[in-house]
Amino acid sequence: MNDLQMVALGEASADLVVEGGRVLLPELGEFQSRAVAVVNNRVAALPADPESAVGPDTEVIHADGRAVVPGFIDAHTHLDLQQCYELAYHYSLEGGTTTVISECSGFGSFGPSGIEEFLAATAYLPVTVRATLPPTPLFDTFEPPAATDEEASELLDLLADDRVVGVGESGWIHAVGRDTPAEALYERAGEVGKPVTGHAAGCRGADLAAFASIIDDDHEAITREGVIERAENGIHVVGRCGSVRDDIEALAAAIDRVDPAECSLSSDGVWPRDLTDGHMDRVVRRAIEAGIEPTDAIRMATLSPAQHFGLSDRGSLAPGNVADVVVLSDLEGVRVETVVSGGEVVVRNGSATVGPRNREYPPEFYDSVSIPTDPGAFSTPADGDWVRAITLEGGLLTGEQRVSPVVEGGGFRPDPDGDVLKAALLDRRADSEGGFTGFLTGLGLESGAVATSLAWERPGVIVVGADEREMARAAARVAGMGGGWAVADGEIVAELPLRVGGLCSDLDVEETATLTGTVESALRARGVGVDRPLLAIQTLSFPGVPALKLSFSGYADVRARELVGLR
Ligand SMILES: Nc1ncnc2[nH]cnc12
Repeated sequence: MNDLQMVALGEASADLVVEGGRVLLPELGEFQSRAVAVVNNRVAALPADPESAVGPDTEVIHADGRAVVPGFIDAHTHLDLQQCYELAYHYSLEGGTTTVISECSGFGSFGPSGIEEFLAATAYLPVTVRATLPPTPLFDTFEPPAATDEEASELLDLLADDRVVGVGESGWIHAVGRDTPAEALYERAGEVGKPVTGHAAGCRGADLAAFASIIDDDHEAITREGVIERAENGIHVVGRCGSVRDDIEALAAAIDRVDPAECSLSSDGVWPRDLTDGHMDRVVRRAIEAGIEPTDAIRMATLSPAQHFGLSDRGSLAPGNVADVVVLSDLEGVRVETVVSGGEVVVRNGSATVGPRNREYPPEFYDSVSIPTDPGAFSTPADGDWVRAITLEGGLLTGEQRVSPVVEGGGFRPDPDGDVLKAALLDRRADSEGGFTGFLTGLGLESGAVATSLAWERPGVIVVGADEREMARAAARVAGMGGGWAVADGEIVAELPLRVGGLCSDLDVEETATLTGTVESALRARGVGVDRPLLAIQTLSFPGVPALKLSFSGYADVRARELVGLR
């Protein structure tokens, strides 16, 4: 007989007992007065009377009528961007989050070994991290695929790893109505029964139905109709509330039609400034505030994602499951008091008992930004009297318009007075010299330049400026730091190093948050008025939304699925 049965049958005492609480059974959608008895990091039993489970060495947590729920699962996020998670994970725990399903598009730009590095970096944390494999290096829609054939085949093999739970977000633009080089990855995922995550922003009707033959979930529904249409097509709906977007209203508006078992909740990324305020607790709270029943909201943050991603021993407190337990002092307010992760008490009275862990990454992670840093890298010969420019429309979306930049010395120059800036994407891989300089309106930068190596879904550096010399200065600083953000205006006026892969800060989260604020303030002080300018800038390379974006060899006209030039 195993140790769990011994406790369940009253023949041995447990390591830990959470007693006196109202335990949520997400399978039934109801609370019952039970205790949670834990042995060997697993739930042994949910006894109504825990007396026999409590021995002299048993740690007892008194829940005193409070809600006791399974640890929250973030069904979709990006842990390999913005901040090294080993320095930040304790805030997830304070937010009741014990399991995270993370994309790997950042570290994945280092090839399959980058994904292994992400798995290694997160393997021993008291939060369970599971990864999805990025298909992006396989896509050939706007550029040749980044992955070699050998890397593509290694990527497929990584699907066999237990910590890999599926394929990461696949933009519909790369896959609907055309052959895609990611086909073999999708097929292998089907063979091993792991889901494919969609990125169906703006995809509807026949296109969505076609995409449903590839994908299993999607987090891009932003209206009630979008939620229902996904569910109608058998696509698991992942509601989102995080640093990038909050679409919980759409999910709440559709919940009269859609079964909570077919929905999960996610953050889609909690950036350092937000993470210090919580993680999945905020998402569940938001869902409850939007009108979703607490039992349903919690189900969507526990059992639903566990079932969807094949985490058969998580998502509920059923006997045999990993002991991830959260005691809430206030159910509707989702106030996290105590967290047990894998049987270990990691949060008491709302504060983590575990903290940041330092880690050294392989040398290539500290030497990942190789770009030209002279003003000539941003020159654009004057040809004609107009050029295409990306127009900021807030958040992730951009539009397109024609602008007439200043002509000087045979080249087009930025015209900050007319809000015409240059915007470049430079390839930062050591063996590549690709780069394209286009134009941008709507940011309002009056002087100087900003550069960042945090370019979504491209191994590049984005540089936006009112002056080519300042663009070169900001780009040089980013390269000098081994990645990060820099704002230049005669000198470097603000910076945030992202030393790990040019993508993640290895400073304390609090310091990362502060420096992020200084970068934003430096832009604001130079006339930038748009909402969330750092989001707008880092997504200039993101082809996940139907818009005009920066690519290494031109503009990516995402809707038309073609590369276009300045005119
Ligand atoms: N596709 C993406 N790439 C980088 N960061 C993200 N945050 C949310 N979606 C993202």
